[in-house]
Amino acid sequence: MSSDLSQQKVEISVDGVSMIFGKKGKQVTVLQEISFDVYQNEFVSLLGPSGCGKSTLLRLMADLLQPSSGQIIIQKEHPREVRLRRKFGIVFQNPTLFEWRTVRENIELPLEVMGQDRSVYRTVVDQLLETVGLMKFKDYYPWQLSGGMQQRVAIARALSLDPPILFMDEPFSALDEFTKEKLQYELLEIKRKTNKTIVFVTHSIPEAVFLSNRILVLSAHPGRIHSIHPVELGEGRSLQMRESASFHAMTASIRNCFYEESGANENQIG
Ligand SMILES: Nc1ncnc2c1ncn2[C@@H]1O[C@H](COP(=O)(O)OP(=O)(O)OP(=O)(O)O)[C@@H](O)[C@H]1O
Repeated sequence: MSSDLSQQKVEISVDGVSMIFGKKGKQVTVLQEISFDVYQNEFVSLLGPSGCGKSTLLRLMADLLQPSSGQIIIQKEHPREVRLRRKFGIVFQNPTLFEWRTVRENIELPLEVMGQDRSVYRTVVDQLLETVGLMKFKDYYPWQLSGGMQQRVAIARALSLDPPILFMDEPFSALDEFTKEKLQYELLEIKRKTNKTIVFVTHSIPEAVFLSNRILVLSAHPGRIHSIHPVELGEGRSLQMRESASFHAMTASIRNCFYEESGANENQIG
């Protein structure tokens, strides 16, 4: 997408959102006055230390929680409407697959639930199996797959209804470094082919820089937007790009700005 955001269409608008957990007397403000837009086809990462409210913010966007104040609008509608019409897919850190269903059957599940015709969606599922590189494993059960393969199934399942938006909550953080890098690259390929809008939660600065068009850094207690960083590394990103001076400069600049202003513990952020 073009880096000139004034030319882009707003897909998600988060406006003055605060989130308070707990009952009277024991209330904790987890998010305070969060406002930002996500543009169509944009890859936005929510980056910050553990406990700053990244997952809470993603859950608010996905209508899994309701904000204490402020509002979220997705494609001009309340997240509830958008969720009911399956206009976004979600991938969590844990792939949450059904053990008794094969890879194909797990990917088919949302299509089945929506009452779509199997003869029609077979082709869709075949394409998704190709996209995530699991065609050879389509009849395997989740317990026969590695963690990375299971996460690929979860991604394919989230894409099965072809939603314009994908919400991803630390989807690669439980994977080894090699699998993580491979899946990060594959996710960019999927994004390039399908033009999804992606909101991605991570606490890894290199992961956010590699994947994103923009990075929203959150500070903790309460979670607030600390700073927003456009990532000017172009669209055609390769694994080799991680060794480039511009990549290192970008990660260093985010790390420095984060530590300078928040005084955060370096061990808290990757
Ligand atoms: N349902 C809940 N009830 C009460 N407190 C909650 C609830 N969900 C989250 N919290 C609190 O909100 C804060 C933010 O949690 P959240 O999971 O959003 O952070 P995070 O930035 O995603 O952290 P991590 O990177 O460790 O996953 C934490 O202090 C957490 O304990």
